[in-house]
Amino acid sequence: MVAASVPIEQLVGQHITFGYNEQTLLFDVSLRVQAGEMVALLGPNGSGKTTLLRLLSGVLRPRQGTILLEGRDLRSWGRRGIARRIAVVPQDLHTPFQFTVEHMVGMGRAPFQSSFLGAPSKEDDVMVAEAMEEAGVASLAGRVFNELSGGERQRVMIAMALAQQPAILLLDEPTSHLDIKYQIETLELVRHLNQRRATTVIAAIHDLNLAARYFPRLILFQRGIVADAGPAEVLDSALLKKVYGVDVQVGIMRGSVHLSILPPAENTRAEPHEVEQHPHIHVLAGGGSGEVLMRALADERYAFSAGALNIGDSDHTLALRLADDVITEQPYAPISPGALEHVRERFRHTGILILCPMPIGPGNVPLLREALAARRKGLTILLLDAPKGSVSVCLDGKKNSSEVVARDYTGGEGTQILTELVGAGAISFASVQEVLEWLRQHAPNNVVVRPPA
Ligand SMILES: Nc1ncnc2c1ncn2[C@@H]1O[C@H](COP(=O)(O)OP(=O)(O)OP(=O)(O)O)[C@@H](O)[C@H]1O
Repeated sequence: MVAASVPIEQLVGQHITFGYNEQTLLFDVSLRVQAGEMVALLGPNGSGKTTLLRLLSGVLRPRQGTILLEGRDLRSWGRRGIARRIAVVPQDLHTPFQFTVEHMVGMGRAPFQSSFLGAPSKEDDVMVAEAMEEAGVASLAGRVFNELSGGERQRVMIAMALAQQPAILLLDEPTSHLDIKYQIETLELVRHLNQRRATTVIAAIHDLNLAARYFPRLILFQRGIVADAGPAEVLDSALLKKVYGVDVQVGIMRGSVHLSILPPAENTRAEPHEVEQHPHIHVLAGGGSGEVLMRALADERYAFSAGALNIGDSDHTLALRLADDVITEQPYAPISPGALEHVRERFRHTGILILCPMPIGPGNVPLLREALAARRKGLTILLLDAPKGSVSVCLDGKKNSSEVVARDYTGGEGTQILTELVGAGAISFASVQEVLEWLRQHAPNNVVVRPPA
């Protein structure tokens, strides 16, 4: 009997955290890439795609977490060992010497030569010639690399990677300088490598249409993984709006089988008042305390906003998927004055604020102070607490408030504000179910209820 083939986990990131300085840039990133996969890394400028590729190729080391290459810690492979398995095509490359294209492509063979200065073998020469041919740069062989156009340099860098004959190809925006012909040719070439040589491909790419066309798996990245699935799930206009902050139309063009992403047509743009309309439920959560509520609101098709939430908090990741707007704060950071102003503004336009039973610390207690100030100006506030020891029970003085105290790390200020909120008329609930029943009965007309999908 032939054993069923088990996909090999070729490159695995486990809980990677990284920052260039004291600020955390990537927080708790985990991903698994099987041998022979073709993965596109999508995300706005500055979202950390290049940084993730540099971590995966061993150029940068994670502050926390590990990276496994074919089951072994990447650090144990050494630079040469990694270069024999992984080729990287950077966004651009500058050399201090006037190397020819042929010499540059020949450097792709260096990891396999006995010493850096070792003469290339006949086999190396053949591979270099083939790589230049495949990448369409054979005619540039004698030209000086530094004197080439951006697009020509990009194709030479791809030829260098091809000469390396890697198991894994990491590409950082491989088509950014290329005209449409070479964009298509380059991605066709990459796909050919993937299909014929089973080369694993991970490519940071800005063109969502090319990503949809060539990559079966898309990772949407915003300093962490926001979505990781096929094009149909990741190229969702609401998700793209949240991550990129723009309206796009996603659809399948006539005669095509792939998704296309376009700016909205002028005549299909929503009226200004619709665009500017804020969701009228706002959720304050953190530390996973909002998960059940946010899922329930989404299931009932309530539009809602959330935050401020720290990047890396599981509530933040979920809110990016489910909420219509998310106020975002840096990982682990206390609420900044900018985010607090955003929250204050949101409270002014919100009909109902739902406060989840989040841990209260010095970093987020300003949110509670804002909530109390907003309640005093008339904002409807629903306090959601654990089924037992709910805020209503705890804070009316009849029973002990041990559960609230247990999540209050402010030395009592958090509990005090919750008590004042109840005194000021915030309504307490013991379960998400109760909140939903209340919303069904009392939600004012201005609560936006989404039409069925
Ligand atoms: N060497 C560095 N030192 C300090 N900060 C850096 C360094 N390299 C990148 N950064 C910062 O890290 C953040 C992420 O950068 P990165 O290049 O990984 O993003 P990206 O998603 O690849 O962006 P783009 O799409 O614009 O290429 C940016 O804010 C950038 O300014």
